[in-house]
Amino acid sequence: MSKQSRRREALVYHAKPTPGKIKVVPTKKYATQRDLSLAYSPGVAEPCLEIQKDKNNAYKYTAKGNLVAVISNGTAVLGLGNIGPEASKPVMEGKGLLFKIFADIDVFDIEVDTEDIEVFIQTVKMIAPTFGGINLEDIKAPEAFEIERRLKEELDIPVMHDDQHGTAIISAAALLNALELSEKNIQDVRIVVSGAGAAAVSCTRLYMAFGAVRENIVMLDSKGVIRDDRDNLTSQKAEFATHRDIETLDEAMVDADVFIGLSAANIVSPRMLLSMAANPIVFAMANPDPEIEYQLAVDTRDDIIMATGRSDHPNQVNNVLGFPFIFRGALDVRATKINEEMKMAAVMALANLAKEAVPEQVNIAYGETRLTFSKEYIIPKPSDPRLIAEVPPAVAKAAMESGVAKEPIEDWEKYKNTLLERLGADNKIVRLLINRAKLNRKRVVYAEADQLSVLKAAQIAYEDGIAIPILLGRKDEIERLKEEIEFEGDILIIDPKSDEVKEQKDKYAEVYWNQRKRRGVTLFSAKKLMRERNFFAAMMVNEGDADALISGYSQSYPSVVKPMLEVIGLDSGSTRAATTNVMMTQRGPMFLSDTSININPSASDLTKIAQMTAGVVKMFGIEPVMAMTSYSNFGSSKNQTAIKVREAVMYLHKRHPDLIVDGELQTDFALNKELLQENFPFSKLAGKNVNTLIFPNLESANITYKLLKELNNSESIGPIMMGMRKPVHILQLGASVDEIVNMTAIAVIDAQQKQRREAQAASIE
Ligand SMILES: NC(=O)C1=CN([C@@H]2O[C@H](COP(=O)(O)OP(=O)(O)OC[C@H]3O[C@@H](n4cnc5c(N)ncnc54)[C@H](OP(=O)(O)O)[C@@H]3O)[C@@H](O)[C@H]2O)C=CC1
Ligand SMILES: CC(=O)C(=O)O
Ligand SMILES: [Mg+2]
Repeated sequence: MSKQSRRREALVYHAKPTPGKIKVVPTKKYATQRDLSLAYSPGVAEPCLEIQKDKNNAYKYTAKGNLVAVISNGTAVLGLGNIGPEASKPVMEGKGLLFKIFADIDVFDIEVDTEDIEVFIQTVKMIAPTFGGINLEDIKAPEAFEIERRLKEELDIPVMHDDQHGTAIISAAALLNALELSEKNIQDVRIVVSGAGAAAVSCTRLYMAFGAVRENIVMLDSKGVIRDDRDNLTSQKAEFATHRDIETLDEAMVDADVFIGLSAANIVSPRMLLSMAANPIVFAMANPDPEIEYQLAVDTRDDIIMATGRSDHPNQVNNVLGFPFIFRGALDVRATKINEEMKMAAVMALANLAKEAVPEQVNIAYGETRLTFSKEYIIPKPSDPRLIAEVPPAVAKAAMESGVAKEPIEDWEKYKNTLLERLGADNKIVRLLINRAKLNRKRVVYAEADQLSVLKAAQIAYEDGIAIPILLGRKDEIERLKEEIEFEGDILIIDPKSDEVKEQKDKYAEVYWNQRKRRGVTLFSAKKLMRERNFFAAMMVNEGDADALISGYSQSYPSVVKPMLEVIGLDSGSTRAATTNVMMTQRGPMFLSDTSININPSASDLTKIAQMTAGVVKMFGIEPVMAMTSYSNFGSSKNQTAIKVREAVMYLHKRHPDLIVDGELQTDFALNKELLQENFPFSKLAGKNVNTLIFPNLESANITYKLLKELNNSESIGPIMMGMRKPVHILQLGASVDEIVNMTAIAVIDAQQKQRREAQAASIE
């Protein structure tokens, strides 16, 4: 993607559909007059009076305990410099988004229009009663040091300047691990720190707390090496002034073991890297552009351990790994501070986690085959679900042991479970899917590429490396639209109606005619059919000219399914095609089957649908926990529709005892584990979180999925086609661009899996 398109995409992302990235959502009922009289006057007076009696009650009756202020004056925004409070707002909203998705912490971002230290401090102090914690962000040095010191001293809630300590914690963890891999001692290594601002000073202090030696450190600011004979050094810079007779980064880098970049983009050259000691460690953490590009650095030296602050390369050393989890732990024990003990505990928790076996889900989410502790994996990935279960407890424990926790935790197991539950639903699952597709791109034919939304989705799939698109439709229209949306690239475009592909059509017609000549198809009618985009596309997949197919954006579902079933047909061993939809619900992804094909499945069909759905759930890296739904609970109705579900369950229990499936069950019992445990403790699902619902018929499944989609505004992936011989996926009429991209990822993964299975079968033969 060109820089220009990336820029436009970022602007549209922030502007549409609603400007900005966060909003406030009520957490209490507000439907009735009674609700409103509790939410506001007169009921609201009661908690007010309780808090007046004891301020601590604010944690009991208001959102304070889970609310963090992300506060900036915009004086050191990423590496963009002093761009002002308004211009810093997108970054602060971004931090709010990260706090929420990684640690379920709510954030108000606050941009303060002052560069005066005292005014800033007084502003934060005055608004502090609202919050459970204060995250200072992107405030330049040296002001940041004084601001943080004073606020920590004068407030009794945790205050942390993220650029100092978040960065110090994560980079110290990465440094300890990198040193272990390069078999060097922190006491011995020569460290060059580029930057002498908030982040650089605090990082270096923390490395020293872990054993780095001041004499081995050279720090530089925008004027060059900070030497002890330089005039007017701030006290923080003076702390690291060197007596060595050097002035430039070039000189400092000679024989250095470690380079820490918290300064500006592109200031390190390959020549400098080559002058470093063997197995150098280079953390180029300036954002958004590092001190040296990742690829250039690893191309320059193959013995390097390289990290940047960016998410698009291995080893993202970025404070996003720190602040959500540190605040989570601090808030959960109502710590009055974030002290050294808590920071050290976070460092060790992060460093140790990188050495543990990585769950498959994380490998998939990052498109990796196998992440293991190595030069390319020195630190956990930000969306590793173990982070929330490991780092906050370590921080909370340290807070308790160092005497700053007002609400100690007693039951650690229970605490870990609540932390895991906090992760809830977000679009991790989509990320997981996309990254898995990227591992091994496949050729996806889009049968309706002359539709703008389809073409846009194909563009995203192409530019993000998810798929190799093949565009089917009216060629001149596709070319016109491609130009309009700046879809550049050497993409195959085919118009099945054109004579340009006559030979290909004749070949497909012959194959099709041979398949169906005893079912009333003549060679002439077969040739005519190949002018139809869905037949042509299906034949492309059938004949191996494409790996997967996507259609249905502008045609009704049945009209697209029919040619697919005729040309492609069912998988061997499969007697039914069916579909499942993944709904992103409050409680996490929920799979619903069969949402599109089988009007009234028999008991035997239901068993097939359940088995196929279990396969798809696993494809998402999730263990299926399935309820076979009904209006009846375990035999409470003797009606035929309930009996068929019961029969399907009996079969599954007998033939597939490993599957976690049970029923027949009403959906409230299926989804409420306490209710189920209380009433049906014998069930295989008792105490479990059901993530898959198999419905007794098409009506109930389809109605439920559409209801959830519209009423809850739930994002949906699907319908995902199951049971077909080749990867064929059909969109809902008028699907959105995002839905088509997600479906593309599904189609690619399906193709990957089918090819793997075919290869396995061939090797057995
Ligand atoms: N990856 C991560 O997690 C994080 C990365 N960062 C990045 O670190 C950088 C600094 O942030 P922060 O400390 O908050 O900002 P500050 O404004 O507090 O500090 C910036 C420092 O960089 C120095 N500097 C600027 N240009 C150069 C140069 N060409 N060579 C050497 N030093 C230079 C400045 O020198 P002088 O003192 O002379 O002005 C100053 O000391 C930013 O790029 C930011 O994105 C920050 C926090 C987290
Ligand atoms: C990551 C971050 O906080 C920064 O670059 O400023
Ligand atoms: Mg920052």
